[in-house]
Amino acid sequence: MNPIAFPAGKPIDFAAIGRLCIDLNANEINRPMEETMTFTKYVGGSPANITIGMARLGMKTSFIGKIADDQMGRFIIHYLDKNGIDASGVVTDRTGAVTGLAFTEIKSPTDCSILMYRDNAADLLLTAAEVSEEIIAGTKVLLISGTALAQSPSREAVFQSLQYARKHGAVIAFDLDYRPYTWVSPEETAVYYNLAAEWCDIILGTREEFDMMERFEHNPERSDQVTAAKWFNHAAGIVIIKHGKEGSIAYTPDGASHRAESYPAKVVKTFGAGDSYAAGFLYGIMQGWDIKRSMSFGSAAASIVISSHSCSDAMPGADQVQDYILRCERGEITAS
Ligand SMILES: Nc1ncnc2c1ncn2[C@@H]1O[C@H](COP(=O)(O)OP(=O)(O)O)[C@@H](O)[C@H]1O
Ligand SMILES: O=C(O)C[C@@H](O)[C@H](O)C(=O)COP(=O)(O)O
Repeated sequence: MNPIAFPAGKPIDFAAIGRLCIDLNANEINRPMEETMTFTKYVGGSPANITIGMARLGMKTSFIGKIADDQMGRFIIHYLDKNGIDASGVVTDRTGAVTGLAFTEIKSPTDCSILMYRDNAADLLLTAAEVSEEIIAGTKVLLISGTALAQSPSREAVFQSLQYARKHGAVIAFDLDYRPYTWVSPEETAVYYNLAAEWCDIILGTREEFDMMERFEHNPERSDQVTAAKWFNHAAGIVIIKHGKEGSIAYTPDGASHRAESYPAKVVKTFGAGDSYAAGFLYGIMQGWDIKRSMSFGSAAASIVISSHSCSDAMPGADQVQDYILRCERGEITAS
């Protein structure tokens, strides 16, 4: 049974709050950053990627965030427009802040890392007063993303968005999206992640991300079930713990668990997996599919994205995901 009821009669299916950044993905793959000479520019930032994924899947989407008043900021707005994503909730910084950059290093399909340039990044300057209540009142789902909690005033903006979502009955999804770079200390990180998670109906994260949140808890076995159970005492209806290639597991308050295997992939790089998985999963449960089918759809979307060079631009449409699933079932796609 799907424990999440989505509100009807709202003009927007999915809105996200958080960062709109730039990914610069290494063109010369299978080598260290020191030897990488050229990069391709894409829109990036985990919540931006998920929103692009939802838009590609045909959902009506909107974004709440702050961009730099520079060429990169304008590139991002143009890309949102091109993908049919409403950017009326994206404000432009006027203080000289910059666009966050993520340079990706693709040493091998399994050894990828990200070098982030995020000092004075515009996205972290979004204020609570700049959060559009109108957008949140009009959306079925609000997605928050952990990195936006790293600093004020973006932190308060996220809590403001949670209050609006609660007031207007939007389902709240939280992608933990833990990037240590922007945080001051592990203790502070865990405090704010836990505070935000209390508000959320759907929580998605990797085992390692939940470990970070559990620094004040007793879960010596790193049990996914123990992790999920805590959130059912708050607002959560679904908690998903992702385990990379090993797949993912979802828990619901009725004590049920649902496991999804990953699909084979010709892996170019592993980043982008979580964002495409989130888009695919959220799309599925918004269609009224059961949790397992939604997880499976998310997993297939993830395999498509990790088999591609970008995260955002490679986000698949629904037909593309269905086709990928069929081809895997027919044995036409095998792992690299
Ligand atoms: N190497 C891989 N091969 C196939 N699928 C993968 C691989 N890595 C991740 N995935 C898929 O993407 C999903 C999310 O990946 P994961 O690595 O756990 O999240 P994140 O990208 O947030 O760290 C997994 O549940 C799985 O379906
Ligand atoms: O989130 C960022 O700032 C960088 C992303 O755009 C990047 O491409 C990425 O790391 C995706 O993350 P994942 O889906 O959690 O693997």
